[in-house]
Amino acid sequence: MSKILLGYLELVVGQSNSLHGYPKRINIYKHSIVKIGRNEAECDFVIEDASVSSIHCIIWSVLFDEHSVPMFYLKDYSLNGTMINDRKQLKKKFAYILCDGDQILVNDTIIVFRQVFQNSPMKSLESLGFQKNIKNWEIANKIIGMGTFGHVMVAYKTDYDRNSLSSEKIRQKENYAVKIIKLKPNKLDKEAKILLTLDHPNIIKVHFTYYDSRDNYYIFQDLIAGGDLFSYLAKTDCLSSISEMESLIIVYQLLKALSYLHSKGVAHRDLKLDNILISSPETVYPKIVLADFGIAKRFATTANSNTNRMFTIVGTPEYCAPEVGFKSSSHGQPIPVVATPAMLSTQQFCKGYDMKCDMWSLGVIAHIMLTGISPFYGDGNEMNIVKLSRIGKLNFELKQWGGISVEAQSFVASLLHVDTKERMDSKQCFDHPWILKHMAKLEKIYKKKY
Ligand SMILES: Nc1ncnc2c1ncn2[C@@H]1O[C@H](COP(=O)(O)OP(=O)(O)OP(=O)(O)O)[C@@H](O)[C@H]1O
Repeated sequence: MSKILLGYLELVVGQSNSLHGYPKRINIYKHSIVKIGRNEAECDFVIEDASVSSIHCIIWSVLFDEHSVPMFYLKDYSLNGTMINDRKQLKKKFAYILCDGDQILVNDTIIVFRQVFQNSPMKSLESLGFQKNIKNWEIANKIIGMGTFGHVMVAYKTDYDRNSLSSEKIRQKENYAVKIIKLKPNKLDKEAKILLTLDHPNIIKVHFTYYDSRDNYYIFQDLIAGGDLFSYLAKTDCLSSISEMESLIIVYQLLKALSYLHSKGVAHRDLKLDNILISSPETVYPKIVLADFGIAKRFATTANSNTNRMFTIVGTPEYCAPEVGFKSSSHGQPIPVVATPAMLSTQQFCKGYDMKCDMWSLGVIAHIMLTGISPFYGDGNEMNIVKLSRIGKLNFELKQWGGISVEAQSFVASLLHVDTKERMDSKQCFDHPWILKHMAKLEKIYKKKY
């Protein structure tokens, strides 16, 4: 697959030998990381200067799809600091959004950032019918991503305290994201309602919501700068596997999020690679955040009624548990339907499903991370995916499972049980040998991250 060039870095001022035979221009491709620093083995842009850190700062790009703008981020990791434009010092480990023409100062070296990839011109906020300013929030004309239900854009808080920082440090505007959903009149959004009650490091944090007179609903939330897990695995044309330890650390964080969510009586119902966001891409073990609660559901937890079961057929067939009950249509497409009273009287719908649907999706995600293969994807026809999921047959003889521990295989198999009684819940997962065997290391990494 040819790499997509999104931007480049160019040396403007520096010691003549500072790049030590390296080109004076470094390209930035889609979902790639460029490291700047003194370490020749690690860095793409090498600066031979004792006051420059081994890895001084990094730059990466995220492009969600053809409707969004490429986002470029710069993060400082140095001892002596990285400056931007008018010698404003960057906050440590803060993802600064780079703009075309920004100058990056690494000691005496000046590097200019240029964006080359432009999508079709962005529609203005006004033409999209969105407000630019809402109370102490400002929305920028930058689309980070688009989903079925809305736009996700960059936002800033406008009431930051400029006096709270020392004079030479710029008070960088914190970056936020705002998801804007068009609602039917007088319909309150369930996504924000659920998210506002949740507080967990692995679940997207919502700060403020607003409903305008045009039925647009704004959900101001943390901006997660590393892109989604799908892009993280799709470095080439197809999905690639990642190491067992890296998969385990992602699974562990997802388990923390799911056990919290389920203990609060909430099912996510759309757990998939695209809805798992990565904080920033530079570390070996990424920190992840669960997002898109668009079809999440709060259910009562009383055991003596059917209220803790769900009946609406929602989700994405590839990740969707068989008991959710996607049906195949005559056009070969699965039909997600809202159960009617007549349907509810049939045996399948009477049973409904519960939060274990999320555990099935976690099994699919773990399978993909470990092998690069989606277990029931088959020929990609959605009707066939539904059929294969109902059978739930797994093949551990595939060469992609070679070298992967039996514990990891057993973990995936214990989640991808068609019979929900046999399928592990989030609590049982923590007692599975794959997790138990590495628990001390997992907890150490987790505590360091959060
Ligand atoms: N807080 C965030 N920070 C950074 N990127 C985000 C954030 N929220 C969403 N995105 C990006 O925007 C995309 C669309 O957002 P989201 O999935 O929430 O929209 P949706 O309309 O509910 O999508 P879907 O069609 O999957 O239901 C995501 O895949 C992600 O890449």
